Amino acid sequence: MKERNPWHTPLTIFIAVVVRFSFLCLNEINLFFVLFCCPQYGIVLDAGSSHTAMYIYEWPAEKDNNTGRVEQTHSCKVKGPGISSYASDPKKAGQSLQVCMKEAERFVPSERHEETPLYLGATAGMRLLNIENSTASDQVFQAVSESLQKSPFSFQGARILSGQEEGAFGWVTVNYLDDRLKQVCAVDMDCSGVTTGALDLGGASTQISFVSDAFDGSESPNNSVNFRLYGNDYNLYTHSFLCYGKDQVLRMALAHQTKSGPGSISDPCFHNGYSESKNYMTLYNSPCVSKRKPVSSPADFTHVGKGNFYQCQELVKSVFDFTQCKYTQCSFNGVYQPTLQGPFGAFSAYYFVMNFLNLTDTSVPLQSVKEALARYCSTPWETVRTLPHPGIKLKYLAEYCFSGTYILTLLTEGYNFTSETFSKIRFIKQVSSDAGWTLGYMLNLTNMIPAEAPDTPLLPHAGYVSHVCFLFVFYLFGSLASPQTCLLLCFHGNLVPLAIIFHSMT
Ligand SMILES: Nc1ncnc2c1ncn2[C@@H]1O[C@H](COP(=O)(O)OP(=O)(O)O)[C@@H](O)[C@H]1O
Ligand SMILES: [Ca+2]
Repeated sequence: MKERNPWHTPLTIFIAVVVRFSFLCLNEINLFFVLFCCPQYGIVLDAGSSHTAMYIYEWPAEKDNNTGRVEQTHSCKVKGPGISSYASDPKKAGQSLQVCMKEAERFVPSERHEETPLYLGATAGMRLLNIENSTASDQVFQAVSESLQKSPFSFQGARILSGQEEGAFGWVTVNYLDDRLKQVCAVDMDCSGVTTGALDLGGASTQISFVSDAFDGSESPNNSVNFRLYGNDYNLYTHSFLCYGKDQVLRMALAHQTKSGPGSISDPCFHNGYSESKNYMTLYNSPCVSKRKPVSSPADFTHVGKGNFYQCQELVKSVFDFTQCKYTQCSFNGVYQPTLQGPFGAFSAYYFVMNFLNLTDTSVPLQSVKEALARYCSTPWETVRTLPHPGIKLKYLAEYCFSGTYILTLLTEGYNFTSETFSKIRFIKQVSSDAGWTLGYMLNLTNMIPAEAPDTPLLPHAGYVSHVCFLFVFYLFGSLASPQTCLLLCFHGNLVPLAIIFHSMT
């Protein structure tokens, strides 16, 4: 006769079931917390040529694969100019970040500070300073790094992004926000048609990035970036034009008009009635124009506006070189560009300017957009200046005619958008998070976008609740039925030590 197992008593079975339920509950509570509580955070500082902005991102702390949605929860605009403007006093560049960093300490829960990664990426302003004076650029980085190391966050370094990175991460952001990356693509199927191109206009550089059927990278490898995201391969065309941000192009346009060193210029890109004294040294103090400085000129010149869009367009065209192209096709300055494809999202200064001008509706024919801008440019400065424009700096107000003209010229003459393809552009500021390179940069550095598609989708809330209910009922009835079933359920769970306790029962 089989000897009775001494562990096989109602009390031990009861204790085992209670212990099993406790572990089950802990497991489920853990899953609950992972899904609905205690999010993780990441902070990115965008050190642009005109200003620095801080973005705080938040996402659910998920266990196995990083598929939780990343959202921007807060942003802070650093007071003062971009960090490259502190070349002569680098310490101030570090100090300028402190107010936003204190704000970050309040927005990220203190228990998460230590594990929250903090990145600073600098763009074209620092690229130019690095070309002009690499010692000064190093000193600025030293100062900002020292300042950020003092924060309680996990500082991961400050660096200059290459133009290619800036363009590519802008593209990742736009497509992540549009939810374009997770679309399932069958084997050998071309997924390029389903992504959105990215157009980024800054103060010192501008980027264009898109996926095109006509581009495999062979004609111009420098413009090619390959990604594998959620199981899809993307061969991205990207180019960054240094000096073609709107502030540097304005310098180039002014340089074009002042090459003979006159005391006064009559500028079609500024409103009639506008008149300001400007300094030659300040105007030519940039590697984008410094070589063109007139040999002899007075200290200052008077910048007078005459408000003519069509003449402004001709002037703006003079900053592009369309004469050379060693490839099958080019945008400008001899840079290869494949045929435009797909919808485009245009952000940063593209949005600020077109939004101010009330020209973000691209279903309006391109010709009508030009006519509206021509009317705006011919508005006298006195009228523009005195109309209420809450929160808009006078400097921006004076420049919108120029900036709008540059945007239309860059898009049509530079990148070859036609009346038809212009309608595929969306001017965007935000799609839940700000459009810009920062989100894509953080997603990449935190490995948040897996190369392969996740096997199991994250449980939605309803799915989670029914999962818990089902398991509870299943375990309860199963355990009551027999100790053997209880043992099986223990193996089904992930608690091997508990299974060992039950071993002697069988
Ligand atoms: N409200 C606004 N109206 C017009 N232009 C703006 C506004 N806010 C920001 N900008 C412009 O947007 C551009 C942002 O460029 P930024 O990101 O600083 O430079 P980069 O990306 O070249 O390093 C600058 O030219 C800045 O002047
Ligand atoms: Ca920028």
